[in-house]
Amino acid sequence: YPRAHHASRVFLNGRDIDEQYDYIIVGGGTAGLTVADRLTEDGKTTVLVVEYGQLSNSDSIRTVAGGFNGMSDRTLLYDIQSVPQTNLRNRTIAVLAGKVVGGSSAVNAMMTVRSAADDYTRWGSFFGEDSHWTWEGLLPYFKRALNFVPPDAAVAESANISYDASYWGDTSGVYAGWPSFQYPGTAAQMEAFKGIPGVPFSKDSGSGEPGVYWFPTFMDPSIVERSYARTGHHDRAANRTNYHLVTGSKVTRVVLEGTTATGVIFVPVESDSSAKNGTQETVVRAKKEVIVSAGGIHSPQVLQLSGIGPRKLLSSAGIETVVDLPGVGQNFQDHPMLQAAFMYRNFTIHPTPEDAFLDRDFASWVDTVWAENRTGPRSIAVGNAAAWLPFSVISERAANLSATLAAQNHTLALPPDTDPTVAAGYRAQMLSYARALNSPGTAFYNLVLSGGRSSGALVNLHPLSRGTVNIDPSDPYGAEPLVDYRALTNPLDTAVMADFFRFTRRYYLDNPRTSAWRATELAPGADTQTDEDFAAYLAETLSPSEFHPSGTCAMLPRELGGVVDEELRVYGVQGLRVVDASVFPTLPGGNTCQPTYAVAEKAADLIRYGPPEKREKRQGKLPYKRTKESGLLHWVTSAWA
Ligand SMILES: Cc1cc2nc3c(=O)[nH]c(=O)nc-3n(C[C@H](O)[C@H](O)[C@H](O)COP(=O)(O)OP(=O)(O)OC[C@H]3O[C@@H](n4cnc5c(N)ncnc54)[C@H](O)[C@@H]3O)c2cc1C
Repeated sequence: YPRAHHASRVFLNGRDIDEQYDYIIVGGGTAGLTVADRLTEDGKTTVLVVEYGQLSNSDSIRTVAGGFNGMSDRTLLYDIQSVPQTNLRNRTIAVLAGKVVGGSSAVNAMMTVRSAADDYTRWGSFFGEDSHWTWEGLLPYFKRALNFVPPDAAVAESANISYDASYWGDTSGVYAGWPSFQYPGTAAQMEAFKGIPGVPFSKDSGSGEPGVYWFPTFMDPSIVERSYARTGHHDRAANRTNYHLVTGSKVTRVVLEGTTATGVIFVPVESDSSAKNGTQETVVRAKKEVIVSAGGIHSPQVLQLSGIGPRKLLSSAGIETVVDLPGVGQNFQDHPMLQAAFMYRNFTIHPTPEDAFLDRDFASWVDTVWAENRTGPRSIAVGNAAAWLPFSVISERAANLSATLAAQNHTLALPPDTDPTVAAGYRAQMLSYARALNSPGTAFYNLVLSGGRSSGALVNLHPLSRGTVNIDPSDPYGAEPLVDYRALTNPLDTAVMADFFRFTRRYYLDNPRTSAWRATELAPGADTQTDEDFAAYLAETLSPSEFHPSGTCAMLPRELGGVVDEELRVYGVQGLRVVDASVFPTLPGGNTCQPTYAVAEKAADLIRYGPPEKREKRQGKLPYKRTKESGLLHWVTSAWA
């Protein structure tokens, strides 16, 4: 192998890279670039990132306005369709994931959300009381992950934006910023939740409390452009001689000597099909570790192609099993999006987002202020306000559904041949959710507020159904994995979401604070009333994805179907970790990018310094506070024991 040209650290093919690095990272996405940046900060540790996509300066990535530009450019996304969804009238779903340096952080809608504290304490609860995966254990990494720039004081005052900077940090290269304009109707729509008794409000989206709150945007407010893993981490690391990135390169497998990971094999993207017979393969060695950060869809694929996964699946694809790890590719989760549409007939608070199209004077002002100084409504992505509410707040039958979930035969919701360890992990999750359904600490319901006449997205934050992401046995190396959401396979998902519709109706149609705006229901429509009606409507309209693929290399005990341990090391393999959204054992109750950054920041410390316990011994103190918050730990551990 020729030596690398150290003047340039981004390589277009495998010929120019070094023979070996301390660490090799598979995937230059959200988590991969974060870890690479942190590991190379010392100027000595050598890291190679191998990324399928290219470095792109596309306007689609940089543009903030509306939030959807990145995902509208299909060249930046993988081309994957799910398998037909049996419970959704055999519809197939577009599986969106970023295929570019920066990964999904380059194409996402820039909603910067942290979720509830209980979501993270739940992760540690599967390991027992002493786990460092708690809210307190992650909070320092949430702070390290993002650089919070408060909203302009005048905008904050006029729009009534509340925030508390003490929940945030200001050192990262990835920014959490705010638009320079807010539609005045947004604050009024937030206030309108006061018309429904019991709805909580939170001062800051980083506090870990469910409620109605404001949240920032992944945007560098000084240039009003997307801020993401490429700008915040790759660009920082790119002038270090110990950081290399090779683009347009697909890792086909991790090299295992016995059960030790010693490197990776990758091929140029154009020649996927040649991977099998070895042409154009590049082999590169890792002196210390291989870190798989290929995301919720592709990390399980890389492990399975390397012989790490469910034995039956691997042999059906002709792959020799090195470690029989039944959880790889199972436990697949994403946030379902519901189709609910309400329209105010008399929304009197102007301007609205609709005015930017319908009112000529306002539209021309929008153009002018943007052209003059990049301010105004075009600095808004999808908006900055939403309700994130506990089920016990929105439903009268929370206690009832909680008891039903606890008593369920959980295995019935899984594929018939599910490994007993994976089934045990699912049961532990369902018991945790049974408690959460009837507690104030976990948000299940999410309604994004538009500030205008029409309603925003309605999302299920904790679906109970679990899917699979498996290599395609007919063409394991060439084809994309088979993605099966297995939507609505737990029947309680339908009941929970029926109550989401009912509550949304209550907010728009039966609320003293919204009555003057005279909402009308466009969908599902007044005829949809019973659980059965809603079930039929969901089958027709539900999208099982908010593009948050998670859980497929779950951090869980091995006896609960786990793939990685609390240090994110793959069970049964030495020198191999997974660091990305695939390790989330359960979904956070909010958008997944901020949690991915925090997990990657924590992983970088685990890799550099070992687990907190070891650091505690060295430093005489813990970097986090231990609590037995809300009894969750005790309850979950005793419930599955
Ligand atoms: C359209 C869309 C909208 C979203 N909106 C939001 C939002 O508004 N807010 C929010 O918080 N979250 C949002 N998300 C989710 C969030 O962006 C992701 O959860 C997060 O970025 C995932 O990070 P990751 O590191 O797990 O994976 P990614 O960032 O996807 O990184 C994986 C990387 O690995 C590369 N890769 C894959 N396979 C291989 C291989 N074999 N060899 C080499 N490289 C490989 C990929 O090309 C990619 O760059 C959205 C996601 C999408 C797709």
